[in-house]
Amino acid sequence: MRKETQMDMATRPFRSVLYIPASKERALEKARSMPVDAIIFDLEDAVAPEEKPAARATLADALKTSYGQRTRIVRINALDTEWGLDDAKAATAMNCDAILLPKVETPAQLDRLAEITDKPLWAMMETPMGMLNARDIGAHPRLQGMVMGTNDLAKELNARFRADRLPMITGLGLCVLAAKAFGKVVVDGVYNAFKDDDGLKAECAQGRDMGMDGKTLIHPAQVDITNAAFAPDEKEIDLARRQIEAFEDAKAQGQGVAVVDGKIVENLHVETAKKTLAKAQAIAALAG
Ligand SMILES: CC(C)(COP(=O)(O)OP(=O)(O)OC[C@H]1O[C@@H](n2cnc3c(N)ncnc32)[C@H](O)[C@@H]1OP(=O)(O)O)[C@@H](O)C(=O)NCCC(=O)NCCSC(=O)C[C@H](O)C(=O)O
Ligand SMILES: [Mg+2]
Repeated sequence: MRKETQMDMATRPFRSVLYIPASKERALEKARSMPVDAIIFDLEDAVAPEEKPAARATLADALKTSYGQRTRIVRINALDTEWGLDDAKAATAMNCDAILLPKVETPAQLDRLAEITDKPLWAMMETPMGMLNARDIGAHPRLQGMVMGTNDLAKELNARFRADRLPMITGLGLCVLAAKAFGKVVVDGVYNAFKDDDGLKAECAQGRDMGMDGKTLIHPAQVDITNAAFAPDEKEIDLARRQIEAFEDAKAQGQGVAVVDGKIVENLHVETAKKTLAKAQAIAALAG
């Protein structure tokens, strides 16, 4: 087993998850040196119908060479399309870590994929029915993570794109709840305006505040902003250390509550503080 797959899924960073069209050889090559936590190699929407069989072969070949510690996820076409079954079989034979199924609406769709492959499964959450069934999808025993598909969701909802993403909030929230209830990873949708750094920063902050583990990206220019937004910053790390220390001191004095910066610290805050430090360590380990 590769060293990277041994990292605990609870702490493995998924801050930046970059889509790469499987047909783009240059992008497939460039990504080997990009500081992304995971890559989604796309056989679905980013690949034109006539290019799909060739893209499968290009991708299989690219994956023979190492992508280092980056988690390698292959997005196949839906199983009810003419390419889905061949994609699933081909991806199973590829040197990748997981298979991502688009437009998942029911756990039965994951069951069907689970019969074809023994790879861990990820689900694109991007339709109204998917949002309504998020709990049952999140509970699927083979599911490792959810990816928000906010472009498809906006299309299906006939929603308008707004900076505050108000039309999406219910769906995003349901998926975060479902993922966290079952200990799965959940990453936010893409920010289409890849030259708008301020807009990306704001959307990352919103996703992080909601509990997203990271964000999917379409362009390398989005990587650094996203990595920073989903990593604990110096202030958070410092606070986590001080909370743990203060709580240990309080415990030694027979008390169950400490106070740091004028705010109470209880056992549950210490758990969060420990997770923050574990995440910072995991990020440092990836960088190293
Ligand atoms: C958006 C793009 C089409 C822009 O491409 P391009 O015009 O080539 O950009 P640049 O010239 O600025 O590229 C600079 C260099 O970076 C490389 N590059 C570009 N994009 C990527 C990438 N995604 N991964 C790796 N490397 C990348 C270029 O090769 C350039 O290199 P060099 O030649 O050496 O200078 C393009 O970025 C792109 O295709 N992005 C991915 C689009 C995609 O995958 N879309 C599908 C997923 S989004 C989606 O479907 C979400 C979901 O399903 C939903 O419903 O919401
Ligand atoms: Mg989509």
